[in-house]
Amino acid sequence: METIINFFENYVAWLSFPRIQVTDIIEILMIAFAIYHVIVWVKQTRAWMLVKGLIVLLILWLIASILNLNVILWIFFKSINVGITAVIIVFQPEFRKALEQLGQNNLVMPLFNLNESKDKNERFSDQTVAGIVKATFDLAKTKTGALIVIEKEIPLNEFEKTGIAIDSLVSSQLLINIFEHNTPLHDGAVIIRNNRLAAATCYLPLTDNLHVSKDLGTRHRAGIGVSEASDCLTVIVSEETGKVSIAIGGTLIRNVDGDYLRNKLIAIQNKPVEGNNKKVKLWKGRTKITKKS
Ligand SMILES: Nc1ncnc2c1ncn2[C@@H]1O[C@H](COP(=O)(O)OP(=O)(O)OP(=O)(O)O)[C@@H](O)[C@H]1O
Repeated sequence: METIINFFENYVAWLSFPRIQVTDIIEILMIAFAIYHVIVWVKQTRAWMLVKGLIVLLILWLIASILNLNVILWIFFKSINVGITAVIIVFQPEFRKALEQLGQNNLVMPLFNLNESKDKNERFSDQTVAGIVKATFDLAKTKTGALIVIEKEIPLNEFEKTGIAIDSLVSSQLLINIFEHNTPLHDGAVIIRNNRLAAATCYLPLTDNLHVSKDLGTRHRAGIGVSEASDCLTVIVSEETGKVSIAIGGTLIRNVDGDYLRNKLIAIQNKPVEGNNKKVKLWKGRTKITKKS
């Protein structure tokens, strides 16, 4: 009997489950969420190659440890610091992109409500929507290449600086004129902020996505690249085919028609809905009464 009790005390007692509290469950869910996103990020970027390389190094290290290959182990330990620094330098664009995506993450941002004040205002007018759609399809008809970036919450100042400042109201005529062949402003991209065309001839970052079709050149790659680096909507008119594509969040939607583009623009327009107006008015009314009393 004593032996059995000893066995339970020594080997089984420690198997008892610790008390799990609500905070523990929240912690587990948060860690699982983070690990899932890290795995997805690793699979979608060059970091996957890095992980494969690390696995090979780990196997080599295990073999060296088992066989007591002291010189190899010494080299391994001495190279760790240099290796970590090298990885950070080589994968700097991926780390940067991951942090930018974290900032844009639709799951996280609503929790902090950082964009609330911007959301209340209409981003651009119906005239701007009509101007962009008309110019896009007029340019497409004549197979005139164009790259139009529409800024949303994330400022595009970094790219705007690479171009020539225009700061004019958006109109279809102005857009068509800018992209006219053999004119000084036709190269590069235009950036639209609210109802104004901020700049033309802007240089955008090219995507390094390996899955982008090989028949697409640098105009399309630049359109996708800027949509990866920010939450903007990019309209691309192909000079070769006259087809219109849009890029959002690093995804290219090819060969869209006028209605599709108009709906996409209306979706990001932030036009105040009747109900929302009433809500704001009600709230304002309430604050006035509070002040009086
Ligand atoms: N990094 C960039 N930023 C902004 N615009 C760019 C960039 N790279 C290229 N462009 C624009 O794209 C034009 C070249 O387009 P290219 O023919 O390589 O692209 P494409 O995707 O095949 O488009 P298309 O179907 O119109 O030929 C350049 O003249 C320039 O106006």
